[in-house]
Amino acid sequence: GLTGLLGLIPPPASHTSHSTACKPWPGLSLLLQTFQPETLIVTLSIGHSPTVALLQVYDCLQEFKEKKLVPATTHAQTLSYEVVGILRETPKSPETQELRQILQAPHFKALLSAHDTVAQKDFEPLLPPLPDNIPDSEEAMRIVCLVKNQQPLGATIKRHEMTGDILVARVIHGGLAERSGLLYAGDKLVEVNGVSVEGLDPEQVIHILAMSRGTIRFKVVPGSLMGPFCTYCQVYVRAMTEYWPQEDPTIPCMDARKISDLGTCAGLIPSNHLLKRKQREFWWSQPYQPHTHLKSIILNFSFSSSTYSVPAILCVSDKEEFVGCDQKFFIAGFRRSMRLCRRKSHLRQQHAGVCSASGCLSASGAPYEEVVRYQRRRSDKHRLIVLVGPSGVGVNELRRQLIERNPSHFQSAVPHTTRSKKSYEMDGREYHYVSKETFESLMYGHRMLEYGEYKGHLYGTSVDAVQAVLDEGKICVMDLEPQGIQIARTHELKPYVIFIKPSNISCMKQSRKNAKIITDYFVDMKFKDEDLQEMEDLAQKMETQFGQFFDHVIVNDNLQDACAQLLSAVQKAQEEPQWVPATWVSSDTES
Ligand SMILES: Nc1ncnc2c1ncn2[C@@H]1O[C@H](COP(=O)(O)OP(=O)(O)OP(=O)(O)O)[C@@H](O)[C@H]1O
Repeated sequence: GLTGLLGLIPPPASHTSHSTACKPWPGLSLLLQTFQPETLIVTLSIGHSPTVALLQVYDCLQEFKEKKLVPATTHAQTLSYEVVGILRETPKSPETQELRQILQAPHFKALLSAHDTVAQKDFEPLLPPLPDNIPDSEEAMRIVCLVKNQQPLGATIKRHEMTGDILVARVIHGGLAERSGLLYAGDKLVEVNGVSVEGLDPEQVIHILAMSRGTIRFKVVPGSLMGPFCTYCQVYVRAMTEYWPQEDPTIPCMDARKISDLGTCAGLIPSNHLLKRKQREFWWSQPYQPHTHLKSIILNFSFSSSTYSVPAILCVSDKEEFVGCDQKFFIAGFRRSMRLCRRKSHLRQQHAGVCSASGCLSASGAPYEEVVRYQRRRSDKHRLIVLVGPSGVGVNELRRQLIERNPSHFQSAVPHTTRSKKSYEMDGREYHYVSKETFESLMYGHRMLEYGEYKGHLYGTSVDAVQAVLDEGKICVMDLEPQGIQIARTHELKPYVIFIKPSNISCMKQSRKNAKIITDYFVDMKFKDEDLQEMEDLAQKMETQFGQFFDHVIVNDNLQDACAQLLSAVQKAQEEPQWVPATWVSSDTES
C-alpha cells in the first residue's frame, strides 16, 4: 500500500509521458531504500514536481531525525488527513482516484489500525473499574487449588471460639499444604470445592475434604488480614528431648507426627486458652508429662575413676603454675588445681546422679523450650562463650589459643578459691582469694557457675567474675562441665555453648601422638588407647544428655582447623541472629 502510494508521485518533466505517468518514479526506489517509508509519506504532495516533492521529503526527514521515531496514532492520522487534503485539492486526477481506492482498501485500513494499536499498546482487555465499597474480606479473598493425590493435605483445621470461623489450625512441616506455600495457619476457610463452610463443624469440613479427589479448590481469607480475630502467632520451640511418636499410644494424628530431634527448633501455634479444651488438633501443644513411651535420655553415668585419672593440662607441671606467667599477658582460669577440682566435681555429680530429669529437659521441665531469634545489638554486652567437652579433648588448648590470638578481645574469668595466696600470686589475677564463708555465701546465693573441692580447698567461677569480663566489653570464654550449663543459661549471660567433640579413635591416635596429659599423679603422660576410647564414650554420653543445649559442635581433629572453626563460631554467636530461649529476650524488654 505504502509503496503503491509512493509510486503515484508524478515523474520529472523529462520523463512525463502518458505511458510512464502511473509507473513508479525511478528515484523513488532509492528513496525507499534509504529512508523509512512512513517518514516519507507524510510529506508527499501529489501533483507537485518531483524536485519539490524531494525537497519536502528532505525537510521532513530533517525534522524527523530529531524526533523519536516511535510510531503513534497521530502519524497514521496525519497521513490520512494529508492524503485526504491532497485528494480534495485535486479530486479529478486519475492518480487521486487510484490513491482514494488504495486508502479505502481493507488491507490499508487494517495496516493503519494495527499500527495505531501497537503504537498505543492498548491491546490489553479493558476491565470495568472496581466499585468503591468492596468489603475488606471480599477484597482479601484468595482462591487456592491443591492437587491431592494419594497423600494427605498436611493441614489441620479448627473452629474459632469467638467467631465460629473455620480456620487452618496447623500446616504440617513438609506436607502438601506447606509445600504449596498457599495455605497458612490462621487462614479462614470460606469455601471448599464451591461448598460454603459457614456454620459447618470442622468434622463436616474434614468429611468434604476426605471425599474430594484430585484438585481441591479452597476460598480463603488470609489469616494475616483477619486483624484482631486472628489469635495465632508463630512460636518456635526447641526440642529438649527426643520423642518417638510411633511409640506414643496417645497421639491423635499419626500423619502429623514428627520425631523431635534434640535441640532442633520448629514452629508451633500454641494457644493457651485452647489447652484447657480437649482440642485434638492442638495435641502437640499440650503440656507434656514424660511417660513410658518417652525413651529416657537420662543416662546413669557409671565411669570408673580411671576416666578421671587421665586429665590433661596445658602447663605440664606438677606444681600449680599458671599458664603464661612469663608471657606479656596473663591468662587466668587455667590453673591446674582449678581444672582438677572441676573434674572431681564432675565425677562426684555423675556418681551422685545429680543430673536429674529436669536437667535433661528445659529449665521448666518441659520437653520443649520456646525460643526466639536473637541478634545482639552493638551496644549489648557480648554473649558468654562456653566450651564443653570430655576431658582431654582439647577444650583448654582451644580456649588458650583463642585468647592468645587476641587477648584484648577474649578473656577468661578469674576463678575464686579458699586456699591462701602464694608469694608470687596476685589477688584477682590467678584467683580471687576469699574465705570459706564468702565462698559459701556465693554458692548458696547461686552466684557460682561451678565449684568444687580439691585437696581441701574450694575452687569455682562466679557469675560476677564472668560479668566483670563482659563489662569490659570483652568476650568471656570459659570451659564448663555440662552440668553447669543450666546454671549459666540466664538472660544476663546469654551463653553460647560450643561442644568440642573428639574425632574417631584412629584419627586421634595420629593427631594425639605427641599430646601430653597430666593427672593428680602423673606428669607428661601420653594418651593410651583406653583414654581415647573413654573420651569417645564420654563425648557420646554428653551429646545424648546435654545435646539440646549445644549451639555449635566442633570436631577437634586438626588443631588449627578446630581453632579456625572456633573463632568463626564465636564471631557468629556475637554478630549473627541465633535461637535463644524466649525468656532471655523478654527479660530484656522488661528491664
Ligand atoms: N587437635 C589436637 N591435636 C593434637 N593435640 C591436641 C589437639 N587438641 C588438644 N591436643 C592436646 O591434647 C592435650 C589435652 O588437651 P587439653 O588440655 O586442652 O584437654 P582438655 O579438654 O582441656 O582436658 P581437661 O579438661 O581434662 O584438662 C594437650 O596436650 C593438647 O595440646
